[in-house]
Amino acid sequence: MALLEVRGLCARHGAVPVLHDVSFHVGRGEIVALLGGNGAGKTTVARCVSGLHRPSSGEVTLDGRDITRCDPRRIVRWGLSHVSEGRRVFPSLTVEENLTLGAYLDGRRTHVVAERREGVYRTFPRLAERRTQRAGSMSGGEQQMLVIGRGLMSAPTLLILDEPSAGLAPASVAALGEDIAAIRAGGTAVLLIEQHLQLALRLADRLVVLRGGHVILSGSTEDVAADPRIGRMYFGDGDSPDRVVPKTRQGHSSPS
Ligand SMILES: Nc1ncnc2c1ncn2[C@@H]1O[C@H](COP(=O)(O)OP(=O)(O)OP(=O)(O)O)[C@@H](O)[C@H]1O
Repeated sequence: MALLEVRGLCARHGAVPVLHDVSFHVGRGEIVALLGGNGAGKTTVARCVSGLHRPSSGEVTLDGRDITRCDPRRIVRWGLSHVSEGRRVFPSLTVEENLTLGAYLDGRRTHVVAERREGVYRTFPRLAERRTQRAGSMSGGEQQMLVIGRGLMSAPTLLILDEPSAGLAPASVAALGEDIAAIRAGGTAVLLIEQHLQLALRLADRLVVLRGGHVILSGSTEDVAADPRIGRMYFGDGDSPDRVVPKTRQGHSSPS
């Protein structure tokens, strides 16, 4: 049984249908990247999964439990954490205070919260160094690290990351890739929504590609990356799909 199963998901914004029969799964400890252009429906999928948007039909299960249309706080308790786009830190609070807020559902169990914070600091030593610094004074890459760390404070089995690389400098994107790999190495599965194709190819075990609210491709990273439709989506009709052959997780470089 997969950790996350999404079956036949349909959703609307007002009267406008935006997701059509979307199905995919995320296995335990896996990284699955959800790809697609602007407006393809990636964020709406993520919001339906985490209970922030009501799908019109379809089913979402987490660890075998039906979570479709459940209260988002209960979904967090059951092991799913959703880090939205936009790096929303509380700028006037310190790093430590921002992290603590990520465990607000467990806030009274202070020893549990403290242990989780230490776990986040082990994954992100940079946050430990800056624990007393105000979040608003940190760089974009550090703020991204902080919102991901805050997402880990609920001890998720599945972490949804929506466009974590948006607006980051190349060096910060590289560091982000290492962070996401470390999170997976710690046993947390990741549903990664990305426009940064190379980052997704480098990290993901499998890819799901959306266009116009439909899944147009899904499968292993190697198989999907070799599909000419990916080349056309990202590089236009004239380019060879060879350009998007992924780096393997053993670290061999892809042609670029
Ligand atoms: N709050 C909203 N009200 C109305 N329409 C919306 C709303 N949010 C999204 N949409 C529409 O739903 C469709 C899917 O949007 P969604 O944000 O899920 O796509 P996306 O793939 O995440 O795009 P992006 O990469 O630009 O964030 C788009 O046509 C978008 O215009």
